Amino acid sequence: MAQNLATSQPSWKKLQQLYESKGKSLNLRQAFQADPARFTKYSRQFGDAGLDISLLLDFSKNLIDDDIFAELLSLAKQADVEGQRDAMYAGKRINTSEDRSVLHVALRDLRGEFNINEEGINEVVPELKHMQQFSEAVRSGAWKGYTGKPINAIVNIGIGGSDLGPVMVTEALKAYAKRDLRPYFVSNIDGTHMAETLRECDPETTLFIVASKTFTTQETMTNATTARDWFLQSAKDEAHVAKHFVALSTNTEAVTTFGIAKENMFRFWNWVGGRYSLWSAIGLSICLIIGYDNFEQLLEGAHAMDKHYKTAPLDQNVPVLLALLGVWYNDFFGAQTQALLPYDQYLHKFADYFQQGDMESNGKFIAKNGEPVGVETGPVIFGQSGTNGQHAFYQLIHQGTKIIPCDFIAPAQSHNPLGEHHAILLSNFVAQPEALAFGKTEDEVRAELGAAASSNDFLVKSKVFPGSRPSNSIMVKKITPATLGALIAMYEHKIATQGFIWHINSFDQMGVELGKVLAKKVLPILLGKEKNDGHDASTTGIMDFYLSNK
Ligand SMILES: O=P(O)(O)OC[C@H]1O[C@@](O)(CO)[C@@H](O)[C@@H]1O
Repeated sequence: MAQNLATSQPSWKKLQQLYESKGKSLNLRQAFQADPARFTKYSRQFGDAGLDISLLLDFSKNLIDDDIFAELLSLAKQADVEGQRDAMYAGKRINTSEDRSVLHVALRDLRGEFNINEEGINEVVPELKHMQQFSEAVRSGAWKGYTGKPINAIVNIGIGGSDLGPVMVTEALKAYAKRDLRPYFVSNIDGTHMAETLRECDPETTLFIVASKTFTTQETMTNATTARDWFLQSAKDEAHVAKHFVALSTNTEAVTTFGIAKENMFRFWNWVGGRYSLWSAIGLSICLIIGYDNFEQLLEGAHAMDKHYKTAPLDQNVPVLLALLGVWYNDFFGAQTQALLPYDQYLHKFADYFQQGDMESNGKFIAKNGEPVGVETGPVIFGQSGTNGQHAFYQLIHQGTKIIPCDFIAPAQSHNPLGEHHAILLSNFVAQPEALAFGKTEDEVRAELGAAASSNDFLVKSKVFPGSRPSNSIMVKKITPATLGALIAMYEHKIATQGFIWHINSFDQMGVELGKVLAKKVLPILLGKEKNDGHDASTTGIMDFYLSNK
């Protein structure tokens, strides 16, 4: 019987015992009453004075005690998290299915402090300079369209990692945006996405960014071709394409074949995973919208977190702590999801971004020894900006039958200090974890309802909050480019650490391929070019309905 890498770690069995003996019945009210120093013991701070980053991680409202915490740290040791991390930073080809290194940390290592040796590393800074020159030319108006007008709209055409990062960051840092340069992001193959965008664009003043690591993705190449055809209806002359189309890719040959000049191509490398690529040329739209200096601050903030992850002892290592707590609920409590709840409207795309970041990384069932992983791996990531989520799904989190680990995130300072708005927002950011942790007992409900309690027992039971529902509270000083960079890198390294503990390959994405292949097979049928046969009755039936209704 092949060894199960995850459960063969001695601490895995001990954690199972600890879950049964105390984890599953841990009462947070009692835990805080028993240990007044609990917050001090189970909170950490990360900062960088030069970048004005201050971050608090309060993980005291988790279902842990000293024994459980110690055993989680032992699990990280036994999984050789530090060794696997060091292999990643050293450029080892840890993405073993594709025989690639995983070096998004090199994209923000601008002074070469990590001494990484890999093809393209020496091009990172020159490529950033290329991005800086181009974005400054467009933002200043020096870059002109084919009729001599400056650019006032950019359309990023990309999907997945070639879309979600730029979307999330340009939204998160909208306070830093050049407001007269309108950003659009077209990702879906649904013609509506491109059509609705082109309705708002002028071919004379629009720049199209074709963002694709492979430059083969069907949605992106179809959308790019449609955009180019639309542009040429006005511009007529192919020579004008060079003023309005640039490409972000690793695939120079495909870029030039598409008809984008090499000098209009911004390169990155195969050791940049798509969902880890916003720091690379894929971030060009970010550069254009918030300016290169702010983009560089984003990189520096991530680099500060990279250094922390690389050097901090496990029990002080913020990404490691988040990873271990996630494994505790995912693998021992049977939690299936993880909520990301940013109390900041600018961060409203944060959970969307990490749906790909986490689920495409750790949604795996095979371990690195080729055997079934045998444990629960990646959680389902969801979330929404606070306080909106409270009016959507918090009912389930408070009183449902599922355990939903929650990360609450908030800035101490708002970019828009309107009256008492921020204090009210933060009052919810503070109160929700408190309610989840400490709940409301039946006695407290009866005392609150008074006489009404005696006439409606069901009402009383319905108002009880079980409590002891886990959460992390993460507060930062302000969502600046550097702080956002650190926050994103923190979660990137949390995800990698969980993959290290499960001994899976977090850096390929074979699971996205089969659907694409099958879609290409049925397309000719939907286009009426082939008979509707050769498929199962369901697929055939669905296509028959389409063909008789289109
Ligand atoms: O950047 P590209 O090569 O166009 O890939 C886009 C996205 O497609 C994938 O689903 C892989 O096919 C994601 O991993 C990736 O970010």
